[in-house]
Amino acid sequence: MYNKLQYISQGESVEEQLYNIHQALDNGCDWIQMRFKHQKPKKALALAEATKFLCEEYLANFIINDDVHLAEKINADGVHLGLSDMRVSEARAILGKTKIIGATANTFEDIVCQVTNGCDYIGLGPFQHTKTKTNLSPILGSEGYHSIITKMKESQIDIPVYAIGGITLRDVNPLMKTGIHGIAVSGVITKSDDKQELITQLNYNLYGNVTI
Ligand SMILES: Cc1ncc(COP(=O)(O)OP(=O)(O)O)c(N)n1
Ligand SMILES: Cc1ncsc1CCOP(=O)(O)O
Ligand SMILES: [Mg+2]
Repeated sequence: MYNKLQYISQGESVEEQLYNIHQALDNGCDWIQMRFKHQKPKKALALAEATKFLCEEYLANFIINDDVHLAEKINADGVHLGLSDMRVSEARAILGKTKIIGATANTFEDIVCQVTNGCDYIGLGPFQHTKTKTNLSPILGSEGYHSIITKMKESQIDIPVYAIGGITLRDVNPLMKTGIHGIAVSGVITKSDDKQELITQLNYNLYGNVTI
């Protein structure tokens, strides 16, 4: 089963991205999504190769946002695809059965579609407003998660759901009560002055007292 905490990288340059990714790994995060939008292919490749190397050192999962061909080229663990990115079924044909393909959803109908196309987990959001992404889909709040996850149970759709969008430490317990599997966060870790304490607390709230 996938880890419950996914860090989505931030940074304006390869160096800043790599610093943030290294910090997240060093402080206890073992799943990285490299999100480095609108870059020249050479820079994206350089960051992906360096991140892959780091993730191997920390035994962390490494997936790439949006770019299926880059994930294939460097043999990453997988990709995360949104509603306007390559279709999950097409990515599956390129990457094969063993790679992780995460897919975005904002509604129950999105989930049905993404699951039918063969994704491995759902990134469901946004939970609340965030500055990390523009053109956000409608905000879900805890009630949105509760209602969508209830519909999933009624329809016997069993797939890990990650909440995403503006999530902070205090949101984790109420979100976990809705039945999600985990969270994907970016800003809260990138901007934290005490990443070790924050990631420890996030993991504690995600896993309870289960040893990880
Ligand atoms: C885990 C996770 N969930 C959702 C997203 C958002 O993906 P997308 O809608 O394609 O938006 P961008 O991240 O590409 O701007 C995600 N990245 N990760
Ligand atoms: C990529 C993405 N998709 C929906 S919200 C979001 C941003 C998540 O980052 P943060 O945790 O900083 O809000
Ligand atoms: Mg995308």
